[in-house]
Amino acid sequence: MLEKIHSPRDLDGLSYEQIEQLAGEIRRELISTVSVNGGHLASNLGVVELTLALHRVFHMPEDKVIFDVGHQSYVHKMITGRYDRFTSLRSYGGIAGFPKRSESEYDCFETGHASTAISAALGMARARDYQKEQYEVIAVVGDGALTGGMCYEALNDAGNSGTKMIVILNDNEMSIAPNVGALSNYLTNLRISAGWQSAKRKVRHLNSVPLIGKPLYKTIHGIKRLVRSVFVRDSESGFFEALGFAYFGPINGHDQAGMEKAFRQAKQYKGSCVIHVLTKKGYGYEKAEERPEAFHGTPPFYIETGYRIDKPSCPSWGHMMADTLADMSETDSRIVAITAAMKLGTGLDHFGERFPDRLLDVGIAEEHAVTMAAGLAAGGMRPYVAVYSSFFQRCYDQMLHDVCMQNLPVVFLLDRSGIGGEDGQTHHGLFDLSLSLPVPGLTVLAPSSSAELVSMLQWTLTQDGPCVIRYPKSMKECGTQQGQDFCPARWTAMTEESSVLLLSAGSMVPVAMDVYNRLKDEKINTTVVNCSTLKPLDEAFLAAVPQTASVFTLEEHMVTGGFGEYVSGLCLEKGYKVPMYCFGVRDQYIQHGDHGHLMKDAGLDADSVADTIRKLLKGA
Ligand SMILES: Cc1ncc(C[n+]2csc(CCOP(=O)(O)OP(=O)(O)O)c2C)c(N)n1
Ligand SMILES: CC(=O)[C@@H](O)[C@H](O)COP(=O)(O)O
Ligand SMILES: [Mg+2]
Repeated sequence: MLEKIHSPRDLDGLSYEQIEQLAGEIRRELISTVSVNGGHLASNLGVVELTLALHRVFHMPEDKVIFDVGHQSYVHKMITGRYDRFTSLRSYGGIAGFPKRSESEYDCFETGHASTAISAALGMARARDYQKEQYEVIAVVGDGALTGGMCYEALNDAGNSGTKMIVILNDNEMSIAPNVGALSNYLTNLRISAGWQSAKRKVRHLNSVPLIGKPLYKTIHGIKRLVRSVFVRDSESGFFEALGFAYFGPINGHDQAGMEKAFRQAKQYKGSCVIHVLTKKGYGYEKAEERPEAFHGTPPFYIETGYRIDKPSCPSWGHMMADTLADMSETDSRIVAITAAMKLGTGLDHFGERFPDRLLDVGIAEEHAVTMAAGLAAGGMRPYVAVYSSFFQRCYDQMLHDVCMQNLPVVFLLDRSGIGGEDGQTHHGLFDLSLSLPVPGLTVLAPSSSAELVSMLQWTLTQDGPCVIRYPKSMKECGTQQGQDFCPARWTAMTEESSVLLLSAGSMVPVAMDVYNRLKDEKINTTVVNCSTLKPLDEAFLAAVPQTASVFTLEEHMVTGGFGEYVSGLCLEKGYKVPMYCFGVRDQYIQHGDHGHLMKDAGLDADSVADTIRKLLKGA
């Protein structure tokens, strides 16, 4: 049936039986494509019925739906005219893993970073009202995304605005890992209390059964009061209602008819409302139901076993970081590790296994994570905040105002820095240097090997100020020796002296080594320099560069505001007249696809870098 669905209106005439059949086909397609391309499987398996119900009750694209994070939009893509391209999901040139306005009129707002949908939906609803139009605006928000502070800023504004919008809260009790925090407890209480209501109805029914009914009813009633006093507490106090939203639910998110009924009610309702839908992450694929964390974002895997196809040959940088931090914590009780709902992705699960009390998962709340870290540091602890480079964009002011202005010893561990890959535009880590290099007193480091990362981490404990360490998920190692003490602001030449300097940052050091080898074969000598400290610069090194040299800087970052510009700024200031060219990403958003293709497009792979250097040297 799926190939006959070219637009959501093709769903209209289908019976519930046919919809069930279609849901099965969608799940098979999700599993088969993601098993080859990788992607966000468990979340999508959980929202098949929800998405079908949305599209049957509402009339997209006139009505607008915004998916928070957007990683659960695959089903939406399949039934909005993109099924024929679905096997290209997340691949270079293929359809994106997140909503894209350029891809379809059904993708009305782009997402990727969590907790934005309610704000965006309120904006769109206000635009509708200003323009005196009539359509519904719906935000689909997960319970994980609801741990992000922006949601509350938006609810606060929306609930007092008189502007109608609908929030569908997709509650599967999971962020990437099991959800955390007091609000997650509140949602659990709503579930318990709803379960309780239906249990209560059943118990009342028992009471009417002669003889056995009454004593059993009394016993259960006693247990009920006890359980309620322990668990339920304020669950019916109506948090959403207090904020000006009507609350419908909780409803079973795998019951098609029930959900459609609730959505119709919300459509008819005059004011704003929250529909609380309960779903199961990974629903319909046993392996994902059993291990929803592993199937949140999965690499390609075997469908039969659920095991990933390529086993990583070495530990990730994140695990290397977390193991080192745990080793350091054996002798330093001040160390605390902080994650904003990315315990697994950042590798901090390893730290948590050894120091569960010193790993703080604050939910999807990067801003809070950083200011809370500042508080910990001000109180005498040594906080390490592990966060993906692109999510670090969220906490710029907290880093600047709360940590750095007070010169507090908070270490920011920026994973996934550089060009990411299949997640695309929203997830590349290409702006963190522009954010951190201008900040006074902030040391900025970029290891070129995992061994260097270890020695940098050990060095941070000897310091009293803030520090950023940026590193990618994985990269080719280039043989920096293990066990060497880290020397800040000291760059090291990795190849013989020459008049062509390749000043390379972090992940570009191995690329520069490849460039060196290619050009050497052509009798062009270059010197690869490992610039592991990006701030402060190695001023002594730069002062010694002869005017006859040619300098190239290499970084996996935007050129504007990056390392190369920082170096050239210093050279200008000091009056060093060296010809310089900066390799990096130039004024564009990088799309999705495999890392190799994207690096080539940005002119940052070894072949492209070597070509450019060759041309520039000839022209010089
Ligand atoms: C600002 C930000 N921080 C972290 C993430 C990484 N992330 C993506 S999805 C996710 C969990 C979302 O949970 P939920 O909203 O409940 O969706 P589910 O996958 O359970 O459907 C996290 C932490 C992100 N996308 N954005
Ligand atoms: C949707 C989202 O933001 C995360 O799930 C992200 O895709 C994780 O990336 P990694 O797979 O690199 O951990
Ligand atoms: Mg969830």
